[in-house]
Amino acid sequence: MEPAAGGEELGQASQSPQLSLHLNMIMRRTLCSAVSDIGAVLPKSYQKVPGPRPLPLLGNNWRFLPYIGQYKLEEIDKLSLMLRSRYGRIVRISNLLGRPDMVFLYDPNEIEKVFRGEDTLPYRPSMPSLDYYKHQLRKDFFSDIGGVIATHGEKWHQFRTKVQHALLQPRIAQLYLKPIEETANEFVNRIRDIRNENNEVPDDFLNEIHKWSLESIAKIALDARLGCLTPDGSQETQELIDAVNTFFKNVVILELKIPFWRVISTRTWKEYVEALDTIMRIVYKFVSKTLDELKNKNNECKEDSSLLQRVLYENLDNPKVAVILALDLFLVGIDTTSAAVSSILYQLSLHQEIQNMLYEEINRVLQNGPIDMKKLDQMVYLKACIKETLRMYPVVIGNGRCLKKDTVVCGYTIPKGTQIVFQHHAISNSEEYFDDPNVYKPERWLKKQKKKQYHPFATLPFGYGKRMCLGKRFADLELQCLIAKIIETYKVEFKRKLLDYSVHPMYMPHGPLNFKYTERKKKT
Ligand code: HEM
Repeated sequence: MEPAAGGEELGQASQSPQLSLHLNMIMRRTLCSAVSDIGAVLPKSYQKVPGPRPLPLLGNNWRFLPYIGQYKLEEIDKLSLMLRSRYGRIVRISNLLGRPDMVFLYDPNEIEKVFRGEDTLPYRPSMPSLDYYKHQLRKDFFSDIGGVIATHGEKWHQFRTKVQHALLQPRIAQLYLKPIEETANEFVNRIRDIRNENNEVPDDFLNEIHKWSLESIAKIALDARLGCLTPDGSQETQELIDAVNTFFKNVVILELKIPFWRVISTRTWKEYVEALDTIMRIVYKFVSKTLDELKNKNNECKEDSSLLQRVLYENLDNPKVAVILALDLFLVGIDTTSAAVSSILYQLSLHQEIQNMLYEEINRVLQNGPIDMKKLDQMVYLKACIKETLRMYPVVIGNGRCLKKDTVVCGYTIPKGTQIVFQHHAISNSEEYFDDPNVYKPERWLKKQKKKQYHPFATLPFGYGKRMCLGKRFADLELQCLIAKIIETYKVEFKRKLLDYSVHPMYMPHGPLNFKYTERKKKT
């Protein structure tokens, strides 16, 4: 008998029993492998994402409670590493009463997918206390315009569209090089004034860094020199410094501890609101002054118009945009750069050989002269030191997105509304993505020595996409100028007990920053 050839004949009785059995087996195998292929492709359910098990009634919240829980938000770096080693590259922290589930993600390929899949209105989980201040407590002022911080959807998009052109243009940021350099020089002189007989700066040196940062942001957002680092600061300047400090001190408590403020008006909450009101009042005054000047002069926008002037020109019908932008820049542009400066100086003080190489570069390029853009471009080792610090110690440790639609991540369907927290610190300190991840090695970022291309999503200190940091260009300028000026002038050491890094709410060395500054050259 001829073996059956056509599909139609396969099931016919005319086939021999052996052939029929054989074909049956082939069909079964094909069917089974097709089913298992589909199984491999089909995403697994959200419930299957590994993670710590919630307790009945208490959910997973109890893990964050003082004394009984082991999870501390201040030590989220260690918690994150522990969770990855226990559960793998995706971890679900579910049943967090009163807030959405969090999914920790440790895979740069999947992070890339989430970012690239974003629509035009990405949602970054916001600071609830600021959200409440803007959208409930002071809704009369913020109702039509919310700014970019703690604002979402169309309202965020409209605002960002109004301001991002001016903020992200390199040409505009470069207009600030001179004032930023002047502020860096003032800081260098201030260090000289506050050192003790051992050349160490006092315990509250972070406060001095905050003043430098506030002075820089005031120039960028308000076109104003406040005099934070010199004796000519006014009463109002002191009020602003105090308000900014109170904001940062209290926001840590409101955001990281149990949110009692949601139920009762605690002292911390009252101080926080008062501080925000003070910042708003002073910012409003500065913006109004510039607006009056513009109206009186009937000026037009010129090549060298400042950021504030541009934003006002473009929004003459609603100058509130400039006030709210300035507020937002104050709220996110001070502690980020301050934490980065603390961390970079700390790393350089622990790595004297690297600091020496950096000093050689700075000395060779600057030759005791002022900084210009060309010189900044030439200081590649300086940029590498900054980048390497932010790789090992990203100041924003918990950036993330709230999913706006069901999304497949690592093979699981993650439902809309879940907060995905990108574990940048764990990833950029992992051997999987960086050679010698625990070694501070700025050389890895130099083109000449770069042997390997790192995954572009394995370190993202300024975020990514449509919601990425609006102040990156200014932050780069501020950090490069300040570190260059400090290292040009002083040898920086840290002689005290080593500091641990923790979240406050920026990720930075925790404890008094008593750096020792030994003069390298004569007074500037
Ligand atoms: C080392 C310093 C800084 C770091 C590491 C940093 C980091 C970040 C990160 C991670 C985000 C979130 C991005 C995202 O969700 O994709 C962000 C947002 C933002 N940053 Fe920065 N930042 C720094 C300095 C600054 C400065 C100096 C300013 C202001 C001049 C600024 C203004 C902003 C604003 C306005 C946003 C919100 C953008 C939006 O939601 O549309 N940042 N920053």
